[in-house]
Amino acid sequence: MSRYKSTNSSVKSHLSSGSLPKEEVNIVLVGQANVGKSALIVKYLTKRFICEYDPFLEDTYWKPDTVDQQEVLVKVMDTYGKDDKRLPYYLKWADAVLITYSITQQDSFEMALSYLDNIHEYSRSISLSSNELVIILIGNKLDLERNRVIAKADGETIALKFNCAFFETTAADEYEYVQNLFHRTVREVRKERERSNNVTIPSVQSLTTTFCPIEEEEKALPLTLPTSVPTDPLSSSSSSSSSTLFNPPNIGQNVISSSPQTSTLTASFNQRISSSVNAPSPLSGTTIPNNSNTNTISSSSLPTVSSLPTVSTLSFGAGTPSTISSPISVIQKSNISTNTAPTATNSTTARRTKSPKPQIDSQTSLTSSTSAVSAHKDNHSATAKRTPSKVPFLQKIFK
Ligand SMILES: Nc1nc2c(ncn2[C@@H]2O[C@H](COP(=O)(O)OP(=O)(O)OP(=O)(O)O)[C@@H](O)[C@H]2O)c(=O)[nH]1
Repeated sequence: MSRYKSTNSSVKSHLSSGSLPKEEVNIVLVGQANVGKSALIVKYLTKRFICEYDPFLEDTYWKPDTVDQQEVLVKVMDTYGKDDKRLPYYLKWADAVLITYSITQQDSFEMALSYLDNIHEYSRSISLSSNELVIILIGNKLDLERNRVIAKADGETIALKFNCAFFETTAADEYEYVQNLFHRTVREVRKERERSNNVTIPSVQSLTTTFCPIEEEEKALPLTLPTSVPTDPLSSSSSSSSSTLFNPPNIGQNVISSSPQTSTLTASFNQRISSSVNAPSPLSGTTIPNNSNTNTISSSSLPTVSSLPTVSTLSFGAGTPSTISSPISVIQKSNISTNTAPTATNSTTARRTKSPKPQIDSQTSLTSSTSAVSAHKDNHSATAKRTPSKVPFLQKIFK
């Protein structure tokens, strides 16, 4: 895999060329170690499958791509599955989070449940702004069907309960399967941006996806886009304070609960849910990245989890096509800035950049940076305030 690090000079040269797509989509993969996050990312970027990867790298990669005839700069953040305290930081950066587990590892599935729980909890507990977070559950290593311990139905059921899309895929087989996954993610982010702009989108119909090449899949799933896609997704999303929100069926009743007592997931999952909520929380003990320029947001608002009506559950790779329909979860995310992501305007021909680790301390504020990302994302958040949350795990965050 080619690895290039951006340099100031290359940034400048690219600023003048302006050849990167203006639309950007930030995708972060989270999940337990060894589930294949890095392998999926590398497959998407290079079309190659790797057997060895530095598990301690947390990097952001970016790749110009074309999805539905529209250019987009896809930025993908790899995480290393061992430092879950950084989840709030990932969520602030990302437009979409791919919660990944391995179909061969029970504990990775439980960790994925814990991520789902905590992400929803987190979204309920902070002030919500214009951007929305697309959440997708991914069962990886589909090529290891013989070693499967997590039934596909389990993933589907959890995805339905959490109102998120679900994919089974593999990094070890055809490139198109992984490409489909990322392209679908881009589409869902675009849809959320449309929603943020108060553009009415028709309901996505329940879909049956077969393992067709990308071109066929894209034809089968035409993207409903506005007549003009915002040239600057970050700034465009900031204008969506009036975006239409609605609660998915379970939100606020059972799904978001992080306590075993209130979890009402189906009986077949009670044990797993119980173990997941008892498992180390991805957010426990978390502190918020903090920089010098403080942007704070209120934690007092009501939960605003929104959902697109129906998006198919997909399976890429081996196995039979899925016909199960599930809504896709989109959670409004904070517009708190991060200081790590390159932007189209400061990106270079580099495909990979070492992600500067955000400053983390025990203070309560989230901060802006001087990056272009911050400038965009914090445009409407500079005066918002973050206050300690009543939600237990967030109290940990804010203490
Ligand atoms: N058979 C198979 N192996 C995979 C697949 N994806 C990843 N692997 C292997 O699983 C191991 C772990 O993959 P990684 O991509 O490093 O997993 P990770 O989730 O990034 O792990 P951390 O970086 O430790 O968080 C490696 O040996 C990969 O080659 C897959 O789809 N199928």
